[in-house]
Amino acid sequence: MATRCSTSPSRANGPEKLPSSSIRVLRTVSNLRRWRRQHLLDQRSVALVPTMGALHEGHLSLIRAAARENHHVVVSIYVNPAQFGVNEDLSSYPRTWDTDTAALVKLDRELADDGHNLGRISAVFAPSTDEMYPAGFPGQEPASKGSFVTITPVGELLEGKSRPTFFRGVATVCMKLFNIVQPERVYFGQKDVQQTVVIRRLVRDFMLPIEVVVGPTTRAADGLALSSRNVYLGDRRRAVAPVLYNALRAAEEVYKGGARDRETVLGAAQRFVKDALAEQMLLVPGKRVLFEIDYISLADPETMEELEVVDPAKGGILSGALKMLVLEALDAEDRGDNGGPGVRLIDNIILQPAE
Ligand SMILES: Nc1ncnc2c1ncn2[C@@H]1O[C@H](COP(=O)(O)OP(=O)(O)OP(=O)(O)O)[C@@H](O)[C@H]1O
Ligand SMILES: CC(C)(CO)[C@@H](O)C(=O)[O-]
Ligand code: BAL
Repeated sequence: MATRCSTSPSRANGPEKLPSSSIRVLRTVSNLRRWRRQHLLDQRSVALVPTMGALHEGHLSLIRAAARENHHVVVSIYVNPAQFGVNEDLSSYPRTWDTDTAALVKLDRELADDGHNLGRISAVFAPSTDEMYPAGFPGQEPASKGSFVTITPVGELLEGKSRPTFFRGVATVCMKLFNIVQPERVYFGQKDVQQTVVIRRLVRDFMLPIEVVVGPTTRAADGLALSSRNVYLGDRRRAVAPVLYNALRAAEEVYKGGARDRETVLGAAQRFVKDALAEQMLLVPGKRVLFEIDYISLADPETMEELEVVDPAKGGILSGALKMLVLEALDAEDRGDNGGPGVRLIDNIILQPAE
């Protein structure tokens, strides 16, 4: 009779871990589930921080928040093709596994040294697309057939209008991640504010027993929201990139000054952008930075529907998207763009209730 004493090489070598750390690398749903089952039994809380890698201080701030409040933090690193449109930057999206994992190991040491945390980083979930889409990847086209989660109408507005398959891809992959990891809490950044609204709706409408925690936007010293795509700006566009945040701040100032109507509040942001673009147009092509505003919005914080007037008891969300166009480069200038298309940046400011 055949015996079952042979061990697979990975078992013989123990579970895969990040070097010099106790952080497990889990690549399959079954391994993640096996790991999770132990912590269900010992009643330890598990948090999930979903990312697409190219980690920066914004991601790390979410992991810090998760470690403060949970026994175990799982960080997922997965560039989900379903949320990229066919002409978007899937192929040029930064993939930086070695620096990402080094950052996680360093952060985990800091978490261990700081006595204020309930937990640490326990695992990185880094699945393949075959693993995440077991019936086969359905494709990136709007008409693709497959098993999708759609959250409408919020997922069709703003970012969803510009990127018609984006929130379908995000909601679908997050539903998968939530079902695999079964976290008590999930951590998302306010930088992607509409995504947080979509995720809250998903959790509520599908009765998922999960708390959604939203962490503040981490910014560079000049106000630019940190974003994995910033690496493709290059120096010239990077210098101009805070224009969106500054425009939103101009609108916020007007709101803080007592204005409540759309025209006055958004007018301030639109004027700021127009002036900034006019300033660039005074420069010669090899020096200027051109950008296109996709939208600037004043919306309801729960539905993301456009507001004519802000109800001061509820506040609102100012948000915008801007595309930094490909530069007309000077000889020997590093455009910094990795040959990809223009760089699309988003940002937002929450208008706090005023009464
Ligand atoms: N500056 C930031 N501050 C706080 N959270 C952030 C920041 N940037 C991203 N996040 C959050 O990190 C999580 C993972 O985001 P993601 O991996 O897409 O990074 P990203 O910087 O947003 O990349 P991209 O350039 O693709 O928008 C999301 O919840 C996102 O909102
Ligand atoms: C939530 C997410 C990891 C889903 O792929 C992605 O949309 C992101 O990084 O914000
Ligand atoms: N943070 C948003 C991920 C994306 O733009 O695809």
